[in-house]
Parts: sequence; structure tokens; C-alpha cells
Amino acid sequence: MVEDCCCDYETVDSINEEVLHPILQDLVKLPFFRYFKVKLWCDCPFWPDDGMCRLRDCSVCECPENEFPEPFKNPYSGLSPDSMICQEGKPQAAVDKTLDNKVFKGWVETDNPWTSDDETDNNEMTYVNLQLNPERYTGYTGDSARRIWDSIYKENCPKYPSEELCHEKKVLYKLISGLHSSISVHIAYDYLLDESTNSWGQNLPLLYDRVLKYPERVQNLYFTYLFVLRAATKAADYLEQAEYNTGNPEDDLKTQSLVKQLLYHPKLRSACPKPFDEAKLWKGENGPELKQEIQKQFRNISAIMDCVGCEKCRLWGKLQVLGLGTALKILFSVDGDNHLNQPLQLQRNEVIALFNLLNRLSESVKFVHEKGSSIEEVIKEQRPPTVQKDASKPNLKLVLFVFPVNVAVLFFAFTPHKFASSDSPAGLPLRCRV
Ligand SMILES: Cc1cc2nc3c(=O)[nH]c(=O)nc-3n(C[C@H](O)[C@H](O)[C@H](O)COP(=O)(O)OP(=O)(O)OC[C@H]3O[C@@H](n4cnc5c(N)ncnc54)[C@H](O)[C@@H]3O)c2cc1C
Repeated sequence: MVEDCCCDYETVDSINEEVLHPILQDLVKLPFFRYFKVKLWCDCPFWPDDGMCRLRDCSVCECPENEFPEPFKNPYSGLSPDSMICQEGKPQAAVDKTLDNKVFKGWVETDNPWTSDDETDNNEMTYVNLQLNPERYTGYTGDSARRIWDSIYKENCPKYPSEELCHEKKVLYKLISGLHSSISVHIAYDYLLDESTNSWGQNLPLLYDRVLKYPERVQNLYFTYLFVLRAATKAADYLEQAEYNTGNPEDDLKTQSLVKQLLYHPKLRSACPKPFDEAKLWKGENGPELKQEIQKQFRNISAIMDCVGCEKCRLWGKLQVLGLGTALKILFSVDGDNHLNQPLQLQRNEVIALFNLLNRLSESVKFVHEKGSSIEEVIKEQRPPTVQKDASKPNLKLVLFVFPVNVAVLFFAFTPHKFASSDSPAGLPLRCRV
């Protein structure tokens, strides 16, 4: 069984491959799920942006005006001619959020207590076509990337959950770790293998080194997938009735039908009816305070996304953290005061983030499942020779082991009288036996 969940790994793999993955792949290509509204401007509240991305691939290609759906647009402010071309990292103002209310039946501007995004800040928002900006290797690495992950784990969800850590905090840790695994899997799946020829492909050693080598990271990936899946199925009635209006009636009908197929699929409903049991959380005496605390930590993580120093990583980081925040909002509506009877209200962007996150996790689970069993053999063949042990370099472990032994030998060797023993066989001094 996936820990804390209600399904086993084999079932997850089979429903993912047979049901969820194919539907999600079609769904995210449709206009409704293709466009994500995001503030790409990096206004990090914690550190100035010092992260430099090496590749052109880390900048986001924004949408030309004629591309994104009519009902998504602000009728009062046209796009500047600048936004007609594919830009590198220039945020454009092109969004009017008030249209959400008209386009999406029953969708209002509700705050999400789990995230820090200020959606009313329309002037800085831009639409991005996710299909043009795949999540893949960008070259973002080094101190800036490391600092983001470190601060997420150290300050907002402890890295190694100890036995005393309460169940709810472990859940937060596992969600972040699962998301981190999924990001690494996507880097490995679509990697720049040769910069000079611009050739892209799978990097299996990286998949192994960053994810598969650590069973806990794989477990957390499956956990996060089931958690988000549970949120989507819990909100099935709401999501089924929503109006997916982008001004393309044919595509919009298809969107609604695929959402329904996904959430009510008989195989999913019978094999894994409740992927995660949220009712077990916040049960202790201090449940409400704990919820407030964890909400605050998650909001912090959401704010840290503004510090990601590579635009495309920031886009996907923001989207996926919003997706997780949406799952948390659905499962633990609505705020820290336990207003459980409040009707669920989601923003369009939250639903877009939820399904795109589900799709990312589904892709990661599929790739991990496909490569998991055979990977050790494969990477042995693929590892470049430089990775193999270099005989000219000392092996640190061996040095650390041999050094004290050598010292001991020398010590015995040069103090024969003290350690010579009459009981040693053949009267040899003890040093000879060493
Ligand atoms: C929000 C965000 C989005 C990013 N998106 C991209 C992207 O789209 N493309 C891209 O090329 N790079 C992206 N990066 C950078 C990428 O995640 C790595 O930071 C980078 O590739 C350097 O990797 P690393 O080997 O140093 O380890 P990192 O992945 O940076 O990990 C740092 C440390 O965290 C721990 N750790 C690693 N994985 C897990 C896990 N699953 N669970 C728990 N602990 C773990 C390990 O101790 C590891 O040493 C993103 C970074 C962030 C913060």
C-alpha cells in the first residue's frame, strides 16, 4: 500500500496507465487547460533574484494575442504589440481577472488560505500557453536552486520527519518531496543531452541518481499523486458542472466530457474509490491550530516560488504549488476555522493548476514505473566512462578505513617490547600477528 493512502502501487500503476494518463494527456491540450494565468515577474520577498539560468529554454514563451481564448481576454485593454512575439522573460499585462466570473458559472474570486498569490494584481498577470513551455531541463542549478529547496525543507517542512513529527506535518513533507521528485523526473525525461547539437532525450542516470535510488522519494511521488487525485474526485460534482467556456464550443464540450470521464471512470471508482483518506487529519486536540500553522507554512512555500531564478521553472513551480494548494483547499475547506459546511468555490486558474499538476504527476508515475525495474542494468550501460572509478584518485572511504589500520601497524611495529607477549605462538612478538 502507498503509505497513508488507500491503494497499492500496482493498482496505481494500472489505473494510471489504462485510465488517467491517456485522459489527462488529451485534457491538458484543450484550450481551457492550456492557458495559465501567472505573474512571471520575479519579485522575491526573501532574497533578490540572483539565479541565472544558463539556457534559453528557461525563459517562457508568452502567448500572442490571437492565440488565447476570447473569453479569457480583457475587453478593455488590448495587448501591446510587444506581446505578439515570443518573449524571453518579459512579463506582459494582458489579463483581466474579472472575466472569470462571467466565463465560469459559479466561479467567484475566493481567497485560497493555502496560497500566497494575490490574484487581484491583474496588471502583472500574463497568459502562458503551457503546451509551448514544457517542463524540462533548463540548466537552472547551483546555489539559487539549492537555496530554494533548502529553505522549503528547512524552514517550512522538516526534511527528515522524525517519529515524533505529527501526521499532518509528515503529509506536508511528503507532498513537497513528491512534487520535488516529479520535477526531477521531468528533468530526466526531457534533458539536453548535447548542447552543441541541441539534442534532447532521456537522462536515465539522472533519474536514478535523483529519484529512483531513494525509495522514499518514489513513495512520496505516489503519495502526492493519490492525494491530488483524491482532491479532484472529491470535487467531482463541482467540476462536472462547471462551464468550460473558451469560446470554442466543440473543444469546450470535449473538455467537460473528458473531465467527467476521468472523475467518474468505473475502473478508478472500483479499484481506488478513495485514494487518500483526509478524514484522518486534524483530529487531535490542537487540530485547528495545527491547520493554521501548516497553512502558514504552505503559504510561505507558495511565496518562495517568486524567488525561483529561472522563468520556466518559476512558471511550473507556481502552477504546481497552486495545484497542491487547490487540493488542500478542496480537502480541508475552507480556512483554519473549520468552516467545513461552506460550499466549495474555485477559481478557474485553480482548476487549471489542479489538472495540470495531476497530469505532471501522472507522467512521472508512468515514467518511474516504466524505467524503475530495469534501470540499474540500463544505467550501467549508459554511464559515461568518466563516472567509473578512476584508479588514480584515492577512494575516500578506503582511505578513512586504511589510515587508522596503518597507524596501528606502525605503532605496534615500533614498540615491540611493550607489546611482545610470551603467550604468543612461537614466542613471536604480538606485532607479527598484527
Ligand atoms: C520550484 C523549482 C522548480 C524547478 N524546475 C526546474 C525545471 O523545470 N527544470 C530544471 O532543469 N530545473 C528545475 N529546477 C531546479 C532543479 O529542481 C534542481 O534544483 C537542479 O537541477 C539541481 O539539482 P540537484 O541535483 O542539486 O538537487 P536538487 O533537486 O536541487 O535537490 C536539493 C536537495 O534536496 C534533496 N532532495 C532531492 N530530491 C528530493 C525529494 N524528492 N524529496 C526530498 N528531498 C529531496 C537532496 O538532499 C538534494 O541534495 C527547479 C527548482 C525549483 C526550486
